[in-house]
Amino acid sequence: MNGPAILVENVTVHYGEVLALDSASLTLDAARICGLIGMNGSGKSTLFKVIMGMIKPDAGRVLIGGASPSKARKEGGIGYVPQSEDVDWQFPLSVRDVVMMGRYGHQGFTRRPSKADRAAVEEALDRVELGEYAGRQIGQLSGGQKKRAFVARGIAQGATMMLLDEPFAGVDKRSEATITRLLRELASDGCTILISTHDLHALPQLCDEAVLLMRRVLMHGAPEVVLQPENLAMAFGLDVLNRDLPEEKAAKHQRTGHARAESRG
Ligand SMILES: Nc1ncnc2c1ncn2[C@@H]1O[C@H](COP(=O)(O)OP(=O)(O)OP(=O)(O)O)[C@@H](O)[C@H]1O
Repeated sequence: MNGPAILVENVTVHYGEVLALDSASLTLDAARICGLIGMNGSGKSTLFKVIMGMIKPDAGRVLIGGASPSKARKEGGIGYVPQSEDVDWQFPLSVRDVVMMGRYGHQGFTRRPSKADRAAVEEALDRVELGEYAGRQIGQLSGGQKKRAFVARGIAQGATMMLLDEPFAGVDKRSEATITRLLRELASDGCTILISTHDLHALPQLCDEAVLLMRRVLMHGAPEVVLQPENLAMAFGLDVLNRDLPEEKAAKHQRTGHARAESRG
């Protein structure tokens, strides 16, 4: 691998009139776990899509281990755990089928799974503790189990980088603990991990570093520094770390913060 695991340099992305990323820059070294924080609409999913090569930036460049994102993705280097709302849960695929998708890059164009593919899938299912659910239609899992199925897909793929979009949203405690443990294991095996999350309390335990995003990277550093109230206020316009803040109140504050940011932009 040449250069950092992820290099995002002055990347700008528009959706029509909407400016989603505005000269955003981020460098992430291999085997690090980085938490991506920003309010709704700050560009987190767009940043993921740019890193995966699903969206071409209007300006700037992205390199994954020194190569283009599309090359990295074709080589199976990037695992992706999407936001729940981005998945069609009615699709007639079993949990095992979803995990097997991680092996497509290892198969010929006939897509016939080899013994090694099947073994990799079973091992990944065991690692995420979903062996007993392997035959179930993917939509029949709980929120946390669904996330674990996608983590297993990345593991089966042999991904050297994992991008997780809100992996803890709507997730039970067991799944959260399993996912956290797995991400730590994957990072210690050399996998680079970028996680978008609204769960600020969990972030310091999970992440080596954190990024505050608001169309551009406002701040990047150690979680305990980035999560200082004054920095969060800059990104969210509220004291989101106040542990006594009821969730509904927090959501309301967040909406207010959103409106304020929109009026700034
Ligand atoms: N396909 C699209 N077409 C038009 N606008 C879009 C599209 N996708 C995202 N946007 C807009 O781009 C901006 C950034 O969106 P993005 O989904 O990247 O933010 P986000 O930080 O992931 O938000 P959330 O936390 O709500 O998932 C938002 O203003 C959003 O409305």
